[in-house]
Formats: sequence, structure tokens, C-alpha cells
Amino acid sequence: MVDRVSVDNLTVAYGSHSAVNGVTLSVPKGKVTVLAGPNGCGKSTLLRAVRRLHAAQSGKVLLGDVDISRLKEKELAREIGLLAQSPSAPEDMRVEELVRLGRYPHQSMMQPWSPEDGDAVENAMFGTGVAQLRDRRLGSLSGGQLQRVWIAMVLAQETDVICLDEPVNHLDMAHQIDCLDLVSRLNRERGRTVVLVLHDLNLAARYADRLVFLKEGKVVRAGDPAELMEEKLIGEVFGIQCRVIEDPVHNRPMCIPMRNTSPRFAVEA
Ligand SMILES: Nc1ncnc2c1ncn2[C@@H]1O[C@H](COP(=O)(O)OP(=O)(O)OP(=O)(O)O)[C@@H](O)[C@H]1O
Repeated sequence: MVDRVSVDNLTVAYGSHSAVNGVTLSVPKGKVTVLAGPNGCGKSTLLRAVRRLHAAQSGKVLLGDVDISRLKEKELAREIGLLAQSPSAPEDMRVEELVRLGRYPHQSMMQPWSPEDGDAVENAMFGTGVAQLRDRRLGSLSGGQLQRVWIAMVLAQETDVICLDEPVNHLDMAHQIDCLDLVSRLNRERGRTVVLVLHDLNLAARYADRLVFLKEGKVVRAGDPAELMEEKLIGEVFGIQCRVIEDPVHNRPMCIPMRNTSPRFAVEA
């Protein structure tokens, strides 16, 4: 299988703390890869490093066979789109204005706004169901509406590699499925390579071709969801007891959490 992105022995640190610690990982071309793991295990940092928003302390990220450190910012932005966790924009900005910002890597003094830019913005807004919100100010939207606008902005970028960090955060069930189905269609019908961070293991198992479990800045296991969705391994990575059964609709593994092996919250101090 060809790798679209490869992470080679990557370490990313905040001061003396290595959030990503010697990670080697392949993201196969034209597949959906899902990163999962407990809070603070380095998923967002890894994704941001893939988009070169964090410098590597050591190791490298390759796009095909090119080291991303050798690419110009707009070249990289035309290849890899990232919806980061908790992005921010001015509250008085309008929806369509934000989505249009997704087109910045395609523009220059020589190449101003084009009909292709307009089409990409419209497709992204209709695909994510935010077209009817186009004139609303961001500050007036609900959390889920705003999240869909951000997803539209990244999709308007029309990159071959689409990275979404917890894209279904704040979304109701219908919009979670709509969002992941849209990304899945972009993958199947347009051959886009997709990397998602998801906390919901059942959605991860349903949409991933390749699942990656991370813990404490390292990859614990990567592979077919059917191999990783295993009670003992989930217990080790996430610290819960669970049962894994087969989802009777999609025939994918489904995790039923039962008990936390070391509860983080106490009723009394
Ligand atoms: N700006 C920062 N400065 C210092 N430490 C940071 C910073 N951002 C993240 N960290 C630390 O780096 C580690 C990895 O954080 P990261 O956000 O990558 O984890 P995550 O797996 O995405 O977590 P979550 O599931 O909670 O979103 C954590 O210990 C976190 O506290």
C-alpha cells in the first residue's frame, strides 16, 4: 500500500515534555485513518505536526517522499488541510467569509478569486449543510453549527489529505453521521486521504480503514479496526473494562464500556 503521509520517529515537545515521543506511523493513500487514545496522549499534537504547525524536535514527516519541511506554506496548504481542535475566528465574521478563507492557498496576486474558488465554497457549504447560514455571524451560531462551518472551511480548501481533529465534537447524532458520511464519500468517490481524531471508538471502528491507538505520546498499535477492537487492548489503552460485540447493522466491532478500572472522578475528596 502506498503511504500518502509517513511520520518517521517523530518527537514533538512542549518545553521538556515530549507530547509525541518517537512516533512512526504510515497514513495510506486513499484510506481513512483514525487516531484514538486517552486525553492528553498526543493526538492533536501529532496532527498539528503533520500540518507543520508544530516543529519536530527530531524525526520527520513525509508527504509522499518529500520532507514537509522543504515545502512552502501554500504548497503544503494545497496538499494537507487541517481542522484543529477549538479553532477561533472573530465573532462578527460571517459564515461565508470564513469558508472562503479555505481558498487562501489557491490564491495569489496573479491568481485572484476564480469561479473554481466559488464552486469549492458552495460545494463545501452545501455538503456540510451550512449554506442557509451563509450570512449569519459566527458569534450567533450554536456549537454544532459553528463546528460544521469550520469543517466546510477545511473542505473548501480541496486538499488531497484532509485531517480533522475531533470533527464531530458538539454535533448531534444526525450531524455526526452526516459529517462522517460526507468525509467517507470524499474518500471513496474522490480518493481523498483522510485522518481523523475520534473519541467515539464505535464511530472509529465504523469509518476507519486503519485505526491507530496512541497512549502517552506513543503508538500502541495500528492496524485493521477488527484487530484493534479487542477487549484486553482497549482495556490497556483506555483503562476501562468493556465488551466488544458485532454491530448487527454494519458488521463492525462495537465497544460497550462497562467499568473504569481506575476512576478519575470521586464523589468525595
Ligand atoms: N501548548 C501546550 N503547552 C504545553 N503542553 C501542552 C500544550 N498543548 C498540549 N500540551 C500537552 O501535551 C500533551 C498532549 O496534548 P494533546 O493536545 O496533543 O493531546 P490529545 O491526545 O489531543 O488530548 P485530548 O484528547 O484531550 O484532546 C498533553 O500532556 C498536554 O497537556
